[in-house]
Amino acid sequence: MHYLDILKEAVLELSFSKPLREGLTHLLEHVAKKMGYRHMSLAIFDPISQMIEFTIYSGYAKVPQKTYAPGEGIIGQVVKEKKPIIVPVMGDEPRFLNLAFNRDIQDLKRLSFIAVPVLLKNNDGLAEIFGVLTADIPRRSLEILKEQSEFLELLAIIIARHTSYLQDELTKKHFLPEFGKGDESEVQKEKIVFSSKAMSKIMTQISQVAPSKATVLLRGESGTGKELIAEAIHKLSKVKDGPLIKLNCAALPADLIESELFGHEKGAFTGAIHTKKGKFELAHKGTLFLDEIAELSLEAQAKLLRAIQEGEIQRVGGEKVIQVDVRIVCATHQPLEKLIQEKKFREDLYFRINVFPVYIPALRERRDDILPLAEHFLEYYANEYNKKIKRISTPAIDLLVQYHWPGNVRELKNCMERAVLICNEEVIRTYHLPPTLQTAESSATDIQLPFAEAVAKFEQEILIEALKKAKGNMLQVARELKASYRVINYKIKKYNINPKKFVR
Ligand SMILES: Nc1ncnc2c1ncn2[C@@H]1O[C@H](COP(=O)(O)OP(=O)(O)OP(=O)(O)O)[C@@H](O)[C@H]1O
Repeated sequence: MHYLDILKEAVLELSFSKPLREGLTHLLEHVAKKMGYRHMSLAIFDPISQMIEFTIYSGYAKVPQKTYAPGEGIIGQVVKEKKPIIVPVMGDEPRFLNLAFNRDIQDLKRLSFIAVPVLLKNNDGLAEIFGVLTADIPRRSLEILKEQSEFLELLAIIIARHTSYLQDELTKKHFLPEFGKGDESEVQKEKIVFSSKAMSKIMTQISQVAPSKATVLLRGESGTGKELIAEAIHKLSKVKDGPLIKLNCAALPADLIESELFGHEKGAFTGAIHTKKGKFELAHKGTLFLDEIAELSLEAQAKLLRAIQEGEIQRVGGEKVIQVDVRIVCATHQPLEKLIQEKKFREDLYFRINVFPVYIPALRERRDDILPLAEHFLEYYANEYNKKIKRISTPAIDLLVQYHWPGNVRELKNCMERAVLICNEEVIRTYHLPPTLQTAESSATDIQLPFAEAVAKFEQEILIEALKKAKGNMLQVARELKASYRVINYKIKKYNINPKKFVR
C-alpha cells in the first residue's frame, strides 16, 4: 500500500502544470524522500549523438561530469539491453563506473544501486528507450531490492511520456544551426521548430544522413519546410564550410536551365556575352539544392544524371570537362513514380537521386507542430514589426490547430504575419486570423466586438492587406481599393498605420 500511495502522489505531481524539468526534479525529490533513497536521477538517451546524459537528478552534491555511451557502465548497459539492473553493493560491481557523480569510498560500500529503463512503445509496437531512471539506496537484501526495482519500473512507466519530451528537447539542440555567417548562399536566419514525433523522427534521419555524401531527396507538399531542411542538411554536413547553392528548377524556362546548372562559354548562344559558371561549379566542395526537380526537361535530366554520376560537367558551348565535387539535395512535391510512367521523368535519374528519400508530412498530419510554430512566428514578427504581443488566445489557438493548412507552414507563417500586423492588443484573437480559418462556432467563442469596432478591425485588415500587396504605395492602394487617395490617407492616419513598414 505504501508503494501505491507514493505512485499515486507521483501521478498527481505530474498533473500540475509545471515546466517539465522542474516537475520531474520535484517528483524525484519527493519519491527519494518517501522511499528513503539517498539519490535519484533520470538520464536521457540522445539518439542522435548516441550518448546518455544525466538531465534530472536529486540529492547529489556534484553536477554530473560524464555522459555514457550505450553499453558503457551500468547506465549504458540498461540502454543497450532495455532491462533493469540491480547492484547490491556499488563498490563490489566492476561495471559500476561511478564517473558521473563521483561518490566517495564510504558511499560505495554503503549503497546499493538500481537502474531501470524508461520505455514507450512506438507505432510499430516496439519498445523505444528514452532514458534510465536510477536510485542510490542504502544497502538492502536482494529480495527487497527486487521489490524496489519493480516499484521503479512502474514509476518509469508513469514518467515515460514526460521523458520522451525531454529527449526531444535534448535532440533539438542539434538542429539549431549557428546561422548568420552571411555567405552567398543566402542561408536564412531561421531555426527549425517542431514538437511532433513525426518531425522529430525526420530530424533524426537528417542528422544521420547529413554527414555522409549521400544524395537526399526531400518529398512533401509545398510549404512543408523542404528548403529549410536542405539548409539543415548542409549545416550538419562535412561540407558545411563550403557553399550552399540553391536552384529552383521551376523558376527558369527550359532553355536557360542548362546554362544555369552547368554554366556557359562566351558566345555559346545569343546573349552569352561573358563566360559564366553554373550552379554545379559554384557548389564545388559544398551542397547543391535542386528544388522542384521534376520540372527539369528530359534533356536537362540526362545531363544532371551524368553530372551526378561522373562528377563532371561541361559548360554550354564548351569542350572542356570540369570536375565537380558536389553533395546533392533534391526536393519535389510531385509524384515522381507517376511521372516516370508518363515518361516525363527519367527512371535512371530517379534511382540515382532516390538514395535517401525523406517524406515531410503536411502540417495537418502533424498538428503538434502548429502551436509551437505559431508562437515562433508570433515572436519573430512581433519583434520585426516592433509590437508588444504576448500570446495567442485559446479560441484562436483552437482555430489554428483545427484548420487544415493546405499551404502548410508557409501559410501559417503568412497568417501569423498578418495577425501581428493587424493586432493592436497584447493578444492575437480569432478576428486577427484570416476569414478562411473562421467558423461560426469558433469565432463566436472569442470576445465579441461591438459593431463599430468590428468594422474598424475589418477596415484595418483590408488596408494592411492592400499595403502589403502594393509594398506601401498609397496611390496604388487607393486604386486597388477603388477609393480616393484622400480617404485612404485619412484611414491610414486614423488607424495609426505606418505605410513605410511595407516598403520592401
Ligand atoms: N519547421 C519549421 N520551423 C520554422 N519555419 C519553418 C518550418 N517549416 C517551414 N518553415 C518556414 O515556412 C516557409 C516555407 O518553407 P520552405 O520554403 O522550406 O518550404 P518548401 O517545402 O521548400 O516549399 P516549396 O516546395 O514551395 O519550395 C519558410 O519561410 C520556412 O522558413
